Amino acid sequence: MEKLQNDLLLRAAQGLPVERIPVWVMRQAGRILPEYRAVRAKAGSFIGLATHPEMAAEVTIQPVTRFGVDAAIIFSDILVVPEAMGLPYVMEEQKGPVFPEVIRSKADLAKIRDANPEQDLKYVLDAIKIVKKELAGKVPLIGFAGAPFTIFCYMVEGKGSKTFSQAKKMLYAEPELAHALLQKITDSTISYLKAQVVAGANLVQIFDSWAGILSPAQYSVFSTPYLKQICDAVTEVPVTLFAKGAFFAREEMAALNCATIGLDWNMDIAESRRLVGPNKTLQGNLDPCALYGDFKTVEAETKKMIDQFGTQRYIANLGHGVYPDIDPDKVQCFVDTIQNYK
Ligand SMILES: Cc1c2[nH]c(c1CCC(=O)O)Cc1[nH]c(c(CCC(=O)O)c1C)Cc1[nH]c(c(CCC(=O)O)c1C)Cc1[nH]c(c(C)c1CCC(=O)O)C2
Repeated sequence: MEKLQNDLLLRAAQGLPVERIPVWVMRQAGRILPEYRAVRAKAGSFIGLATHPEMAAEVTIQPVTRFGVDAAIIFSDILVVPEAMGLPYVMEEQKGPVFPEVIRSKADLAKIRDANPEQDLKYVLDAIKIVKKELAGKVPLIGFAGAPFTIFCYMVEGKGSKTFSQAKKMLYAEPELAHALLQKITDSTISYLKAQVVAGANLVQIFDSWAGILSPAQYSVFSTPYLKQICDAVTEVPVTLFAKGAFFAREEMAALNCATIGLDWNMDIAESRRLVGPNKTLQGNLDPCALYGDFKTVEAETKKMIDQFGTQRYIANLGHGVYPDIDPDKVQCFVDTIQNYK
């Protein structure tokens, strides 16, 4: 087993005692950093950057160097999985991801395949290996994937949406087709996560970014069973489940084989701890907009959050990704407040 110089995040995830709270920031590698924008310009495009292992590794490490966060997260995107299944995406400037082809029928489903990570996602695995070498045990590396339901949303809808009504339509109109697609995504996701672990990821996070568009009953049918398969299959490293907006599913997720549950800022901290119980780690959950406040406000809001979570079985983070126009010094203030908390 590799010896990490700073293993606070791993210990917190495993429920072991920590001498201070570990912190990282969702979307810490990205447009908030001028040094990221410089590499991104050199790469020419988001996909160009994500598929270039040396450059992807460089931007992965940037926030560790700049902010001193307690983990790196591999620079990639959740949409590399559908692409590896045969459904490519394009990243439109100012608009976000678009899938020129979508899955709406049995015939569409027949056209996609199970991802072969060692082949189709080799560029991510190579980036992980480079990051591990360059970090040299400084901090753990987080791998990640989208939750099957969130990936399903993009593969059916074809683009971002406030409602994902085309994707949700399939849940009501053709539930069997929906389940067949969800199962295919799950199989590819499991092999991808396992490959990330083999390449060197110390922990993995599952992003269910669109969980909040489902009713509690639908979540139990169309998301949780697939998260359960992932949690039961990926046993090599601690798994974090982050289901944005799924306040109604906290108890259900706590019953799964995961180490950590990520909270967004709509979820009350004490209530979450009650629902989840003492045997899981919680992660989160400052409103990303709090970082628009002045330094005193950022510090006060961060302290208020920690006072509620406590210092053990806890990983500090925002409640969702940092917004691109946030001043990096505010992120630094957030990180410093946590690392200096007594
Ligand atoms: C839903 C989702 C996506 N991607 C991701 C999610 C789940 C997390 C969440 O809910 O925010 C996950 C993701 N995407 C990216 C990371 C990098 C690692 C990190 O967190 O630092 C991670 C963890 C890079 C990225 N992924 C994307 C960018 C911005 C594009 C660019 O830099 O040109 C980055 C840095 C593009 C992307 N990718 C996606 C969208 C909707 C967009 C467009 C919106 C936007 O621009 O932020 C899909």
